[in-house]
Amino acid sequence: MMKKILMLATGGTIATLKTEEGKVPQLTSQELLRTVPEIREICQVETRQLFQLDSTNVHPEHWKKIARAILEQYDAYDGFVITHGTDTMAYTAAALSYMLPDARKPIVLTGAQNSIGERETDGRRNLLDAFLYASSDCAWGVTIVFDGQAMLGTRAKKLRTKSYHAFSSIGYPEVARIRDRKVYPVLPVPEGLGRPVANLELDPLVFVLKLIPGIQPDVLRLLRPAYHALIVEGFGVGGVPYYATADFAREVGAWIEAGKVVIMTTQVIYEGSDMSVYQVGHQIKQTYGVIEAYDMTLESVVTKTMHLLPRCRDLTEFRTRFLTPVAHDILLPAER
Ligand SMILES: NC(=O)C[C@H](N)C(=O)O
Repeated sequence: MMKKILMLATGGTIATLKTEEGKVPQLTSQELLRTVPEIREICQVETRQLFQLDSTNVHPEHWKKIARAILEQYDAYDGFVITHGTDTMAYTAAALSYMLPDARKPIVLTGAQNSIGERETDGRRNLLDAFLYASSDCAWGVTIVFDGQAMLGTRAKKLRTKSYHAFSSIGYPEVARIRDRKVYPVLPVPEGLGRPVANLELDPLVFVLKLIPGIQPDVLRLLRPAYHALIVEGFGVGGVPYYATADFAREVGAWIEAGKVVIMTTQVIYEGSDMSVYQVGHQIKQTYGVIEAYDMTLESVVTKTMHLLPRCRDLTEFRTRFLTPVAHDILLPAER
């Protein structure tokens, strides 16, 4: 029997038309679907237009809207395809992985680098692949399907601004490959999946600070009252600068003393942090108890933090839950 898939359209380049001010998403879910008639041969499709935005304008309230739409219709469909702009797709995918954990049914995000209406486009292939994957028995959980790969929502990252091979799975294998209209699973379906329990509350008061050589720590003092968590994107395997003129570590420590979450991650895309290697990382971790993000993507660090802040009573509970893997977002110590 044909699978029943719900398509949720949210905008993005895939749905754009050109205007004098640049591309604007305007094509509706039905119009997108009509450009790929083969999809009707694979599955039964119903569509909903959730919003119509360049993903630059998508924020946590939109993630909740998507999650709610899926939860409301979860029992009525076999899977979900979400069309979305590529620029913040990895954030939406990571957020949905925490908001709808352990979903057995596939929740597949896709989009394109060129509008589906253009002659030269990756849109039609990506949309077809998303439906092929969402209709296959080996599909599960939150993924991004792009350029022939299905990647975990907690591991996918946009690495190219223009070319079709825009996303890669960072630090973990892709879930499946899609080629010549066939789905080739790479990872097995995990045990223990089912109907996701709603986890929609998020705390967006999270700040990401990217270090540059010579950065002064004063900014941390100014930001502290306004945010509940600070994510420091450091250099290499991780650490903070100890300039003779400025004590960065003390300003970071003041956040923790104020009961706020501080997480150290790295600007380097591959292989993650290891703050035990250098004195600049070791000291701050030992002295102040900064939480380390290891091999997680920045998108997962940010959205997991937003997800955990309202759920944890104290920093100890936050640390434990942050370091507990969800949808393979972080490797266990023995696997690193
Ligand atoms: N390729 C794209 O979809 C980029 C677009 N600016 C968006 O994220 O909505």
